[in-house]
Amino acid sequence: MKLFSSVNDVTDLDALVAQALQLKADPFAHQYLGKNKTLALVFMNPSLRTRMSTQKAARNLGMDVMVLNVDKEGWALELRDNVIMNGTTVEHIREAAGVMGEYADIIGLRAFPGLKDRDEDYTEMIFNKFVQFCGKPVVSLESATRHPLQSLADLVTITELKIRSRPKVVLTWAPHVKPLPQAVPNSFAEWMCKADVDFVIAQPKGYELSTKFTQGATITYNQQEALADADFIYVKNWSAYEPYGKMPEVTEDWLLKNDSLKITNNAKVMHCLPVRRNLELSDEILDGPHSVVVHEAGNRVWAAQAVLKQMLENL
Ligand SMILES: NCCC[C@H](NC(=O)CCC(=O)O)C(=O)O
Ligand SMILES: NC(=O)OP(=O)(O)O
Repeated sequence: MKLFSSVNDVTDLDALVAQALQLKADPFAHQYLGKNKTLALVFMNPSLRTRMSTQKAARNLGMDVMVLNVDKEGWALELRDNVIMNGTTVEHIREAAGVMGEYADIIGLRAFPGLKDRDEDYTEMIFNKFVQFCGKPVVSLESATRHPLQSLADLVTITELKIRSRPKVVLTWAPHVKPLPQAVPNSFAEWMCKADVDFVIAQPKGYELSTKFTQGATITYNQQEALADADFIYVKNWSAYEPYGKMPEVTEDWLLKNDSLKITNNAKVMHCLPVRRNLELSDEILDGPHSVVVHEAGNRVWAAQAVLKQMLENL
């Protein structure tokens, strides 16, 4: 594997999930694979889980790791081409990415969308430029439209915790106070559509995701209808795809409470985190027996380790 930016970069999904679970059972089985290899993690946005789990994964494989919070610690980056850099940007992504490629064998990049220009975000302008100019294998740490390490950890979690062979998985929209990217739900939908699950998306009118990511999903505007007999409920807010990055008004109550779970198959509740309590998810769910959010975050290590292992084997 030379690039991990979406489920389409995975040749055998079942094998990758099985690999992650094997690494969970025996974290140091390949502790010398990454000897003398360097992973650079480059963040243009904040992170807790991705930052820590990917470092841990790399160290379990014997890699050296460097982290650069380029938004805070690097020179202000110019991302557009053919501009006269006489403003506030100091260094172009062409040189910056190329230089990082000199220092690392594998690079991870986090670059959120601007949520202003849909074309720029959905063509992955920043991520693709970085891949082009760094010249090294790249792992997405969440790009404008996808978060594949999260989705892999989510599929690992579902595989581990399911109690029937083809579980019902519901992705439900949740409220928020500001416009968030569609990357996590797009990515989760894309992975679930390729997995052996019965997949349903529930969202208010106006919050339909791009159909590019939802082929094969059942889509409804009725949350309760979607939750019936669900084994897993994946809670996430996202802003509208059309009008892009906006928050159309929602009058119904989309905040899940324990009562909402009565009609489920004793569902496990997932969220990629960070989660805003009592806005996106209620205290009673997060602190109760249904929540698996911390367990799910723990699986980020094994997802990252499975991906890095495949990349190291292909260097
Ligand atoms: N990496 C996991 C989610 C990251 C991001 N959440 C956020 O920006 C939350 C910000 C806030 O709650 O203010 C998202 O939804 O894509
Ligand atoms: N879920 C996730 O990616 O968390 P961070 O943004 O903290 O890395």
